[in-house]
Amino acid sequence: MNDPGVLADLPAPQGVPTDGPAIAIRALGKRFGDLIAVKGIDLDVPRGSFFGLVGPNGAGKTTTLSMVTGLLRPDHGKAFVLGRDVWADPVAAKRLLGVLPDGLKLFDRLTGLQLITYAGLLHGMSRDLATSRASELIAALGLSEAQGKLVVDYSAGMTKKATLACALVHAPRVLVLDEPFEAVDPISAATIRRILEDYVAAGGTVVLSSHVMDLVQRLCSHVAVIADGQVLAVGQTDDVRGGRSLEERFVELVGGSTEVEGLSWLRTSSD
Ligand SMILES: Nc1ncnc2c1ncn2[C@@H]1O[C@H](COP(=O)(O)OP(=O)(O)OP(=O)(O)O)[C@@H](O)[C@H]1O
Repeated sequence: MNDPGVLADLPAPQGVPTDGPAIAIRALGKRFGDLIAVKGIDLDVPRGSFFGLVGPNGAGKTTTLSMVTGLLRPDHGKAFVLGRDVWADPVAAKRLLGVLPDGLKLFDRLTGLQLITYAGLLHGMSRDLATSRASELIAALGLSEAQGKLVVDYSAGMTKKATLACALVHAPRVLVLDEPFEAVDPISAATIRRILEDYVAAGGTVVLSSHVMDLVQRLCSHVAVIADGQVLAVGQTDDVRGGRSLEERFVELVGGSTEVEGLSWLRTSSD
């Protein structure tokens, strides 16, 4: 049974400001040794938007999202989730956030059902509510047959879906998803898209990073293109595209070449 309506009618958490951006990033910066991975980024993610973050490999997307979600301490700058300072008031900010991180270790000796339930318990939900929501998410994401299997034995796509369920179980106000469609099969991708669209329609905000320009163009109301730790363009997707496809605009902004030099040995038949 696919029922992505599990997150409909999001409750309004008390004390959350009713205006201002869902996420505000101010002069956020991070250096790794000599490399400046994120160069003082300013970015507003409008409330209720479906926001795509795109950029070439190594652009600083994961580093930025990790700082915004309280997983990586910035060298300077601030990030706010619905007005809550992520680093000064982390508990309040994280209560409002659902996060699909890139490559974070999971408690993978739990079954899928246990892992998602545990995520709910960590957010202070009752065991009954956490278990029933975990079961609904498992069914919606097509993991029913694997729900009793240890997560360490999941495929990459199954792990991605279980991690996504962990991000959704407490019905957060803002979802930050690092490459949610990577390794996911087409049917599951369509289900995830529908869950996320319903979530935004119910008042939530989604920020996702992706390398699939076509998907971002279709799904995201807003987009930011980042490269070399800086924002090159940001705004409504149609405005950023300016009449071209997002992929064409991306290549124009980011530059780079698809020509391949060398590797002649690879084109030589060995038989
Ligand atoms: N822990 C780290 N230590 C050293 N360098 C790092 C670390 N994390 C990221 N970097 C570097 O920071 C830069 C930005 O990396 P980041 O993972 O944020 O890029 P990205 O845009 O998410 O890339 P991709 O699309 O390939 O996932 C890269 O040059 C990367 O090598």
